[in-house]
Amino acid sequence: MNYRITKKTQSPLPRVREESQVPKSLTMLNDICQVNLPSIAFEHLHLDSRKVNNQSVFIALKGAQFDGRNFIAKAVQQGAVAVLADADESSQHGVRQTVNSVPVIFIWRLSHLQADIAACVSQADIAELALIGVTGTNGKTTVANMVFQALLLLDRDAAYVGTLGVQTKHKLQPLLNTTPVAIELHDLLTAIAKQQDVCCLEVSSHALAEQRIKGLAFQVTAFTNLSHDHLDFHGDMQGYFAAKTKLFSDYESADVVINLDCSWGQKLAHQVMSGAKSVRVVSRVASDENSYFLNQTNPHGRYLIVTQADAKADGFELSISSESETASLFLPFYGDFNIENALVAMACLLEMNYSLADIAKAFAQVKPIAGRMEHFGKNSQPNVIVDFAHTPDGLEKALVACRRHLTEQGQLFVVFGCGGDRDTDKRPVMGQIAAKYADKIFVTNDNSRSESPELIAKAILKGISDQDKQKVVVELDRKLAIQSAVQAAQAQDIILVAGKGHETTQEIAGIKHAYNEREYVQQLMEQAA
Ligand SMILES: CC(=O)N[C@H]1[C@@H](OP(=O)(O)OP(=O)(O)OC[C@H]2O[C@@H](n3ccc(=O)[nH]c3=O)[C@H](O)[C@@H]2O)O[C@H](CO)[C@@H](O)[C@@H]1O[C@H](C)C(=O)N[C@@H](C)C(=O)N[C@H](CCC(=O)O)C(=O)O
Ligand SMILES: Nc1ncnc2c1ncn2[C@@H]1O[C@H](COP(=O)(O)OP(=O)(O)OP(=O)(O)O)[C@@H](O)[C@H]1O
Repeated sequence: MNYRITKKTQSPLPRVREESQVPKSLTMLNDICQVNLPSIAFEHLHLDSRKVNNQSVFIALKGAQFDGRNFIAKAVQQGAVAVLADADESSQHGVRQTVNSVPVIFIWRLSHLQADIAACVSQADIAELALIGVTGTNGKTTVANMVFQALLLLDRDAAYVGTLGVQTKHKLQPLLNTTPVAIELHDLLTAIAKQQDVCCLEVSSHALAEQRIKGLAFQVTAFTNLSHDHLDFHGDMQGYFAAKTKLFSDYESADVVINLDCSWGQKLAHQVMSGAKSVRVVSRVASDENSYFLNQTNPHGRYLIVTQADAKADGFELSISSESETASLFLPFYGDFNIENALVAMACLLEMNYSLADIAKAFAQVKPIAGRMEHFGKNSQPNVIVDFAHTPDGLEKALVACRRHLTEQGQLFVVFGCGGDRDTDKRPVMGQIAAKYADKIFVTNDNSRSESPELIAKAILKGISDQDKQKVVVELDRKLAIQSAVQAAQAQDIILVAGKGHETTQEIAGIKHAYNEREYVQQLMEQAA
């Protein structure tokens, strides 16, 4: 193959930031709101009355559950300096009222303006923050968090925003959304920009469809893969793909990383390259389609590929190659899909001008992501894998991923249940999948919610043939089920504990009980060691 090489010269060193404290006045929103707003100084915009302080403008929106306008009095009580509120009809646009002398201005179609408002207010504050945006059906959390961890190991002041919450070197706080809505996201990024100089952001398809990230400019944007999901929101796969591709067409991005090991990735690569954007493609497997992108027809000639991957008990020995460097590393992650995730993450760092040698060194120390194929246990113990997989497809992928790391003598155990009050059809299907891939099955409880755990377990068993039932144990106490699996397993075995991942509660009979599976498994393995 012929590769064209484009060498970058920019230094990877963090930029020196000047503290920007740009004074803000409501009048800055006059053009967007098409109304003359009072000249009132403020620091933050807040959608949630509970977060309001004496430097906030409260944005009162009608939501699906609540009407934010019912919280205006509370926001004013908490110190809001002004309120912008949803107008019920266009004739109300620009109407001013006061609540305890605080102006409340009604704006027609305010929710449609929220992204522009948020971007206008935070623009100057976040201008120096480098953003890495990751989208795709699966692997967003893993990739964005891998980049975040590697950047910390490379001595950068990094932050992460996504499904796990907002994370910096010393702190992790949960968030409601994968990608927060525009006003919350921009407020968060403004706070991050005061301390950090780079932020790895998971970009959900909902966020793209609703323009939650409007106004953001990225240093790197990355695509992991696309598969059947969220079609209730996007209609069909074309609609879903169209929403995802917005990140690469509608937003400024200095560089783009695309995983080719998914046909949608190849389609995206064609689109982005024809738009003459700078692209680095990644691939774990050689294929005819991929060679098309890796050879000289790729005008940018940048790639990252796997040349050798050997599965070991707790990860992969990998040899990787870019257009100009090669490296070997041990990747402490389970499952082939995590090789793809790591390639995407490493490619983002290559685009930030780190050398492959430095990236490989950092990746050897990157920790598994909380509750995503996270493994526990020492050498003399079975490997226990805690994974969030809670759908038939997720369970199958996780089981296949575990099988890849089994030795000939090893057996695969699975501990899982199904949630109550949700998709009942999946129960026997998950039973069938467990029977297909696992040597021993512990059927247990998940979030049974208002349903009977016994009946859910029975529904799971319906998918398992009488012959395979011999390898099934039903233990509805989740902790006991895990404990039984650990006691039954040998050092060479792998136990997949699927369904709860990073969650910290288990909902039984409508009550959410504190339950941290990761902590429990960690303790169990320490006691058993
Ligand atoms: C359907 C949807 O998108 N809902 C989002 C929306 O909620 P909402 O408009 O229904 O808000 P609401 O709860 O009715 O409240 C109305 C207003 O009153 C305010 N309020 C409410 C209570 C109070 O005491 N004080 C107060 O001021 C609220 O802040 C809000 O502005 O605005 C909220 C922020 O204000 C979001 O957190 C919320 O996302 C919910 C949690 C959600 O589940 N969204 C899903 C669809 C989503 O966005 N998912 C993707 C991930 C998809 C994936 O990849 O898996 C995501 O990026 O998270
Ligand atoms: N590249 C991938 N391809 C297929 N499956 C994957 C991939 N990466 C992770 N998974 C599986 O999907 C699960 C979720 O992974 P991750 O949290 O990284 O994805 P996500 O896109 O952020 O999804 P979510 O927003 O639901 O958290 C993992 O537990 C794993 O089983």
